[in-house]
Amino acid sequence: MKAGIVGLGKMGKNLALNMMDNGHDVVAYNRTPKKVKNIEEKGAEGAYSLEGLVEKLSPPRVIWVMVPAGDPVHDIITRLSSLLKTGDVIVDGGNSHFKKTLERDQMLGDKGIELVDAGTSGGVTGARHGACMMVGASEDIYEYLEPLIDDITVEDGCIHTGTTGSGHFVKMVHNGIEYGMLEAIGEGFEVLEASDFDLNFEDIARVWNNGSVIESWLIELTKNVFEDRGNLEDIKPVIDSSGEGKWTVEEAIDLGLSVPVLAEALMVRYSTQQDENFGAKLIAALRNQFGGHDVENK
Ligand SMILES: O=C(O)[C@H](O)[C@@H](O)[C@H](O)[C@H](O)COP(=O)(O)O
Repeated sequence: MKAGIVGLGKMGKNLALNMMDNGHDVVAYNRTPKKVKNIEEKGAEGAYSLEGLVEKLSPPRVIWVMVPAGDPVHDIITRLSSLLKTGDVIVDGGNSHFKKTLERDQMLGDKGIELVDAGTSGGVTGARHGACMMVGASEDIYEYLEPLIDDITVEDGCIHTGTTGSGHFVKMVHNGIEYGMLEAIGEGFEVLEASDFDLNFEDIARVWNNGSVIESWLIELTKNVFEDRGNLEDIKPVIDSSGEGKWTVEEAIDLGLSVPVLAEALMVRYSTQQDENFGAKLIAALRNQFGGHDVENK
């Protein structure tokens, strides 16, 4: 298959290489020409404008968009909507909010353009050597894309989740779970670190990843982190988040569900963003008021 790729960041570039490794032809566009040049050297056909990318593909065109969720993806899809024709397919491989995907699907559907949401997991390594994908699409469009999707995902690492929007919905919940699992690992190692035993975290993570109940890719990565970064002295304890954990919790609230672990994991991330935790200061002062407990002064 010949596919267009928009966005040659870490994920897009590696997905393009993955497609080419598997015998697919790639036309690649990025707003930074240098990135286009780089991928041309690796065998892709370069496009230096969105218009140019569309021209180099023949109908029904498949354009895989790998740009950050939010305004960038919205901008690209809006621009593509006026360049593409009935029957063409846009795949949004980023972490878009599923409700935005449903809105965009409606907008594109009015023009006969198909939108596919391919929630993609496995990070950069996955994009390069075989990702895990959760794909929302109509039956016939999924069938059309299946040979390509099968090639760029790991074995049994792809699911057609249902109609457009469901891929991003399932990926959102996946990331909500990811927040909870990360938080559990972080807290566990915090307890280990605080103990009086002289523990080797790298060895513990390595052994936990060999037959234990919590054996997993995240534990393998935990081992790698300690291997690469020792006791994390060079890292600031600040955790960013790009939205999926928040959306999962919001969705759960809208559905009337209690998801305390996912919510707490999100709140912990937010709390790390606060240099000056006013609430904590107030609680310390209140403990002093009612119990006479010491307040630590700056
Ligand atoms: O499944 C994955 O490969 C990851 O989830 C990936 O999609 C990305 O690393 C997250 O978007 C990070 O999400 P936060 O920025 O919200 O932690």
